[in-house]
Amino acid sequence: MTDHYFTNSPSAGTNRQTTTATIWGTEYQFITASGVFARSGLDIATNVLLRSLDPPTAASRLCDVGCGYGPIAVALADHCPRARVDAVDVNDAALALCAENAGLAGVADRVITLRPEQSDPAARYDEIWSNPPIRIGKQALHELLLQWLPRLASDGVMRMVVGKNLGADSLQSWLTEQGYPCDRVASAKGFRVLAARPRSSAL
Ligand SMILES: C[S@@+](CC[C@H](N)C(=O)[O-])C[C@H]1O[C@@H](n2cnc3c(N)ncnc32)[C@H](O)[C@@H]1O
Repeated sequence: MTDHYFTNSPSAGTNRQTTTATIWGTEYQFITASGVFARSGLDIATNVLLRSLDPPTAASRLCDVGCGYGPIAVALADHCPRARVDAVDVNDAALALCAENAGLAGVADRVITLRPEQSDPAARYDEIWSNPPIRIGKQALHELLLQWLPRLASDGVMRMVVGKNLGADSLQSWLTEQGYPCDRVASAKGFRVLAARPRSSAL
């Protein structure tokens, strides 16, 4: 069962603030709060990811792994009108803000906020986007990616942004070694944008 994380409270989180960000030509207002990643505004790596890629407007099933307060998930839902976007995070405050921000953008009905354990392992995504939680450590990051990459549709792609100094190139090599062909599709401001594809059925 998928689980909508709705908050009835208009004040999820403490030290709330409103930030604005322009993504794919649309200006968004995002509420952030203490304890949530990049609470002062759109993260530079997230910005590199979003500026490097066009929204997959024809997609129907999308996922944002590590959604935080929701800039990627909300912009994807807004620019991909046929898509349902699963927005996944371990931080309940982030999920509440993501749901609230989806409401502000008018896409609450298509952004489904979930803790990882609430996600459907049988779901298959056209695209998974992520500014992944590098700070959880290399082993945990590898486990996270190995949890989500098998959920790509056969022609799907996982798009992620990783700092060059935070192991982007070695992560790209590791993914390819694991059987997930991974290309660098953009590079800016010290960050790499990677695109990983599903394992070949021959593996
Ligand atoms: C680098 S932040 C990106 C947040 C947001 N996407 C943005 O661009 O502002 C990574 C996010 O991953 C979340 N996270 C950490 N461990 C996770 C896990 N195992 N599964 C899903 N999300 C996780 C963190 O709580 C955090 O919100």
